[in-house]
Amino acid sequence: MSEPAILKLENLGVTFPNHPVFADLNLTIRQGEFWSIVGKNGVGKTTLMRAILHQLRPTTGKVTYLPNANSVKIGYVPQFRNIDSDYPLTIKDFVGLNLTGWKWPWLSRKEHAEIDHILAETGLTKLAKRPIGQASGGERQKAYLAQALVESPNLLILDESTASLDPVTKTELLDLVIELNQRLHLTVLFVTHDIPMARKYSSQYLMLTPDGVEQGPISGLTQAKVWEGEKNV
Ligand SMILES: Nc1ncnc2c1ncn2[C@@H]1O[C@H](COP(=O)(O)OP(=O)(O)OP(=O)(O)O)[C@@H](O)[C@H]1O
Repeated sequence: MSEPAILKLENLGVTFPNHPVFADLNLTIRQGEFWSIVGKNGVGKTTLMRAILHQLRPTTGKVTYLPNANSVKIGYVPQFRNIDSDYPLTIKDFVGLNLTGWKWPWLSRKEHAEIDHILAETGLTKLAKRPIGQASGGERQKAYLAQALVESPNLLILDESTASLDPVTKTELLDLVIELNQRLHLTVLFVTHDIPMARKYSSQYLMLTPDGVEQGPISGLTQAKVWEGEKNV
């Protein structure tokens, strides 16, 4: 029996002023699936993620969380961003950043325990007290992943989050993500230009091209197909 759908995109289209990005996108994402979202620079991958996050109102169609609007909790891991070397937060503070509110800026004992658990899962326990500004690029990306995971999402979006990492660190991060995908049934959307990594980790792919979209089981995604899709610049 197939897993329940958690996200449905129906006739989705986004047009910026005088600039159609994509149109007529239909996609059903089921719990526990690992999708790679591929396509050339500027084709609309991040725009699609913003529509899924409800940060952007689509021009046509809709994005529906299933079985209801409150049932999808998204964790978002951005592309590598530089952080000032004198940024004052420790890695642990950074991971718990979204748990503190303006009303109650102190973390509860339960929240401390959640952060410690995620730090252990992401291999950051020993670095918990290190200022994030002094962490390496790979450690920072792990901290972004931990920050996204600490709120127990059921959908994780990796938006080119591994793009600037070396092959070993990239593999470490994705090994961790697929372990969570398999153990907790975490659904993953992995936006990437890295076709070998997409093939290694995903179950499905969605390819955006200037002519439309293509989707299917990951075995159907080849580098040649991506180059073909990127031709019509
Ligand atoms: N707010 C906006 N207003 C106008 N145009 C925009 C806006 N946001 C994105 N665009 C344009 O929409 C297109 C799609 O951008 P998007 O960032 O989604 O592409 P992408 O596939 O994620 O690219 P990359 O692989 O380079 O990150 C681009 O041409 C971009 O310049």
